[in-house]
Amino acid sequence: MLRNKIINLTVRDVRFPTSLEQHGSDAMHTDPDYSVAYVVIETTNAELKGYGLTFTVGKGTEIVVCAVKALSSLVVGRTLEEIVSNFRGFYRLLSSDGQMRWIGPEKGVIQLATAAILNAVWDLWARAEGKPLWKLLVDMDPAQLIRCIDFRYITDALTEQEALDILIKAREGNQTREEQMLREGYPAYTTSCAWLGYTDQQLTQLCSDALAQGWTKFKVKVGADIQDDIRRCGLIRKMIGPNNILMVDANQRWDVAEAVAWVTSLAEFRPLWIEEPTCPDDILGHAFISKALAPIGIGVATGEQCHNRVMFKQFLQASALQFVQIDSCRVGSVNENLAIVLMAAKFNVPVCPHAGGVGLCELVQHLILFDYIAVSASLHNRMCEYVDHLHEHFRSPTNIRNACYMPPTDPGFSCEMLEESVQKHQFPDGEVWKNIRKQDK
Ligand SMILES: C[C@H](O)[C@@H](O)CC(=O)C(=O)O
Ligand SMILES: [Mg+2]
Repeated sequence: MLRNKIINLTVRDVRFPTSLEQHGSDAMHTDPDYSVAYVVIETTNAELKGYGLTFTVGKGTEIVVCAVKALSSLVVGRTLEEIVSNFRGFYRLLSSDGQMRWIGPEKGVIQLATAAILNAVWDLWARAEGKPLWKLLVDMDPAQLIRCIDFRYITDALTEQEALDILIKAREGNQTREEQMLREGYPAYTTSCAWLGYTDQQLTQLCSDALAQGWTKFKVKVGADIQDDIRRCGLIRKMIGPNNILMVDANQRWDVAEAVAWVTSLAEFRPLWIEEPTCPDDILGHAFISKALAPIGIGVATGEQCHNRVMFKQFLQASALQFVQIDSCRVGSVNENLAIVLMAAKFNVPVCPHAGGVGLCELVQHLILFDYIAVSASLHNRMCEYVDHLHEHFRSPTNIRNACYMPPTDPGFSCEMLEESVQKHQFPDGEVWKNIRKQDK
C-alpha cells in the first residue's frame, strides 16, 4: 500500500455561511464564515486517497488555496513510502523550500497550506495502514515517531533523546489508557453556548440544553464590552452552579495591562483560564499576564494562532501559558504537533486543544487521544474543546457521549468531507453561495 505513488493533488475553497447566525463569533472575528482549504490527494491506487484541510474564517481562503497549489509540486510524484520513511526530511522540504520559505517561514498562509497538505498525507498514511490516525500514532515505535519531528530550533528546550525518553516512559500503562478511552472517551468542554454574537436568550437556552446533555465545562466569549461580559459570565455561572467549570476567551482583544484589569473584574465568576488575552505573538506580554493573574487562580491559555513549535517553546520557557492549546490546522500538521505535545509534557503543562472551527474537532481528537495514551498519561486539568457546528458535512463525524469524545474507529484522520457538501459550499460558485448572492440583490 505504501508504494502507491501520489499522482494528483486538488484543493478547493469551501465556505459555510456561519456568520448569518453569528456562530463562531468572538471579540475580534465578529462575522466568521467557517471555511476550509480542502485537499484531496490521489494515488495510483484508485481506492486510496488522502483528505486534508486547514481552517479559515472566510475571506482569504482563496489565498491559502493558491499557497497549497504552489506547494503541491513537492508532493505529487512521490510514493507514500518515500515520504513516511523520511517524514522529517519531507516536513523540512515543505516548510523550508529555498524560495517559498521567504513568504513564511513556518508562519501565516504558507504554514496553513503546509498544514492542509500534511494533514492529507497523514490521513493517507493512516488509511493505507487501515487505522484511525490516533491508533497509528499510539502503535508506532517511539523511534519512528521521533523521526517524524523536525527538532531544528527546539533542542535548547527538548532534545531528541528527551523526547524519546518521554515516549518510552509513557509506554507503561498505555494499554489500560487506550481501553479507558475506548470505554469512556476523552473529556470535552463546549464553546457552543456562548459565542459573542448570541443574545442572552440564546445563551440561556443553549446552556440549559447543554447541562441537560451532561456538559460540565463551558467557555464564554468576552472582550468587547465589560458590562456585557459581567452580565453574560454571571448568567452562565448562575446556571452551571459553583462546581462546573467556566473559561473565558478574549481572542486577542486587549493590551497587556488592560487584560489584567479586565480579567480581574471577571474573577468573581472563577474562570479557570483567560484565553488569548492579547496579541498571540506577545510571549512576554502573556508571561506578565500569567504572573499577574496567578494569585487570583486564573491561568492563561493560548495556541490557536501560535504559528509554530518555536513560539510554543518560548511560551513554555517563559512560563507565559498554563494551558497549551494545540490546533490541528495552524502549525505543520501532526509532525509539528508531536513536537509541541512533547515539549508540553517536558514542561509539565496540560494540553487542552483548540477546536473552534469547521473540522477542527474531527482532527484534533486524534492528537489529544495520542497525547493521553502515549505522552502525558494524565487527564488532570485537561479537556478538549468541542463546538457543535457542521459535523454533518464529514464522512466520519465526531461522536460525543456524556460530554466526551469517543475515539474514532474509521481509518484516517477524519478529514474527509461529503462530496455533496463540498460542491454545495464551494466558494464562490456552489449552490449555497449563489443563493446568498441572489438574496442580497
Ligand atoms: C473564530 C472562531 O470561532 C474563534 O472564535 C474560535 C475560538 O477562539 C475558540 O474556539 O477558542
Ligand atoms: Mg479561542
